[in-house]
Amino acid sequence: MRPHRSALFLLLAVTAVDSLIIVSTPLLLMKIIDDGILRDDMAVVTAIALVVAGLAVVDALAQLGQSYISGRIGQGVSHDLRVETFKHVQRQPMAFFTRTQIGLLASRLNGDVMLAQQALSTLLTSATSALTVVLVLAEMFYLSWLISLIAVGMLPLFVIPGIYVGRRLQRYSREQMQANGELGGIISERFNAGGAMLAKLYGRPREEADAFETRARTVREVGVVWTVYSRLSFIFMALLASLTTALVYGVGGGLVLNDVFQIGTLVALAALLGRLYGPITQLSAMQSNALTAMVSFDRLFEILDLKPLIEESPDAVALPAPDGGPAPEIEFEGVSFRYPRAGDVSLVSLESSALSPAEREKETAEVLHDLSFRAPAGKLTALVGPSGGGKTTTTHLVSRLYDPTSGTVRIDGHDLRDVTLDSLRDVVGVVSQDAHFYHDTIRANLLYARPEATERELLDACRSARIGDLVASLPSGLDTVVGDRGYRLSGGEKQRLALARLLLKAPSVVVLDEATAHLDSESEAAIQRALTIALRNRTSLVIAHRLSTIREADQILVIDGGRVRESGTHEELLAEGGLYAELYHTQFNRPGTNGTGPDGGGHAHEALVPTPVPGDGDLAARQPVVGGSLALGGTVPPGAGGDLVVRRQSEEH
Ligand SMILES: Nc1ncnc2c1ncn2[C@@H]1O[C@H](COP(=O)(O)OP(=O)(O)OP(=O)(O)O)[C@@H](O)[C@H]1O
Repeated sequence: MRPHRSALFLLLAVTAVDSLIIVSTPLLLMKIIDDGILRDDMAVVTAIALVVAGLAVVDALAQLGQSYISGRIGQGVSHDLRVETFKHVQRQPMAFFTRTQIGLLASRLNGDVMLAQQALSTLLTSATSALTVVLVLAEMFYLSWLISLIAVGMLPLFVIPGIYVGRRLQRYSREQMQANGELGGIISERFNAGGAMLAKLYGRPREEADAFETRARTVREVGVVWTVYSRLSFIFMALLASLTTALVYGVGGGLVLNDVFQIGTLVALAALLGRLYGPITQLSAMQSNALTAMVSFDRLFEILDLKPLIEESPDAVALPAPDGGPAPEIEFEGVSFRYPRAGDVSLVSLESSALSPAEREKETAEVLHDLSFRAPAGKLTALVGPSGGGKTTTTHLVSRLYDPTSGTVRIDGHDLRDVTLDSLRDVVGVVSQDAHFYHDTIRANLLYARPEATERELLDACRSARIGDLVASLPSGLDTVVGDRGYRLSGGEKQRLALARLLLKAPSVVVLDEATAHLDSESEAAIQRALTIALRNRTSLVIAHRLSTIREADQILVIDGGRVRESGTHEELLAEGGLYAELYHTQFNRPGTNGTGPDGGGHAHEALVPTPVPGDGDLAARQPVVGGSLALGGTVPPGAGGDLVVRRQSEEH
């Protein structure tokens, strides 16, 4: 509220003007009757009537001003809240997003913020009513203490039901919001492209519609009760106001007949009564508004109170920017890791099927155990190993999606917990298996990596990533909309577009999860060449699924059961005859993984020495061959199709 202080003062000033007009009008009416009508003085009647009319216009303007200012304050607060919550959610760790149902989160950011704002605006208007009530009561006591006492005696009848109804309304508001959020959650989960596909293939539409209806019914039931309660207070107040008016006219009429005061005073008192109960009604609604606002604020603060697990240390230093200098080394030292407990990263109310409180606090199993290795600067380190061994988890720690439970991950000798998040993002580039693109143009998706990139740089990156031809063939070129609902890119095209994005970002460390999808040899070759460029001269950690990449690696780490079981080059590990050799014979050396013969040589180069993609830039393809070792496994003789042979990145410079 602090930033809105001046608006609050303005609101107070306008309210003061409004209140003065409200109390002066009945006095003027009294004068019109007692000094004008009863004394047959037309001049007085006309003059006072004109003043009353003028004041009415000023009052209307003051009320307009009041609504505008209180609206601005309410909207201002909700704007700040919404933006703050968005920024806070951005800072949450990945674990938060893997647990949270996005529809529920969206309902907090939209629905709750809106309700909080509405309640706050009404609350401000009601608060200003307090001033009016004080002035009106003072004037009534001045005119007749007896009538005023009757009016004041009736006040508890207005206030007590307000409190009761307010409590009920608060409870139903909370239930209604939760139920609405759940409805939104179902809609966003079932009707996004992936969810809709799953439902079509496996879903039972009737059961799904029934589940939706059950929740929709809750919204309806709670909504009906809420409406009745919110009307109830107004109906009751209106009834009481009418009864009190009757009482005042009854008692006041008697006082006029007994000449205690003139009829003008009675009319003024009745008019003041009308002006008293209006603001009092607002004041008693103030409590329920305050409570409604509290519900929404509570639900927002619940998110704001969630402490992000990954935070920048106050004296964090920047990692050296990747400006073409030597790439940094990555080092894992005694790293153990377990995924955070649900209770530490998410909120029960944002999960569609929350765990029990005991389960939420239960420690998760340790996934990485005392992992130590070095990924040498500028070299390719391949991670291989059985499924669930911890390869993906290891790469998550390099981009600091998570922090190790114990031990240290370093880049360029710096503990990642001591470097700024921005500099880490600049240094580390990640390409995941199923690269995500926003529902936007190819251009916008690429510029996301480097907003200042020129058209030429965008096209160069596409060419180097072997996606240039595809982009050129699209009717709208770079302006083709991709992503969730845009142009459907194939798996291989997506990976290459993701590589183009990576090339634009030009990080010095690359973390890559190779696609496992079976690709035809042309796509495979295109990706391989794009990769060679993307990884050149960069320190790379690649979860390798293709034999070509594995054999090209300067170092292979076999990760199994959260430990490094073996490390070495392809030849060394094969010679060892351990887990790697076993994996090689059972997994990598099968057709479709681009290794063929058990000797590992054979046609391994076939996928790497493809028919050139016509016209699709050839930065990689034209690299001269430096020695026979550049052909993977040394199977392609130097010069044989030499201009197409993929070079080992470590030998580029
Ligand atoms: N978000 C998570 N929360 C809790 N446990 C997780 C989470 N993600 C992965 N795990 C667990 O961590 C272990 C290692 O998983 P990880 O994904 O790192 O293995 P991987 O070697 O990459 O497997 P794959 O090759 O199948 O992708 C697995 O037992 C997995 O169930």
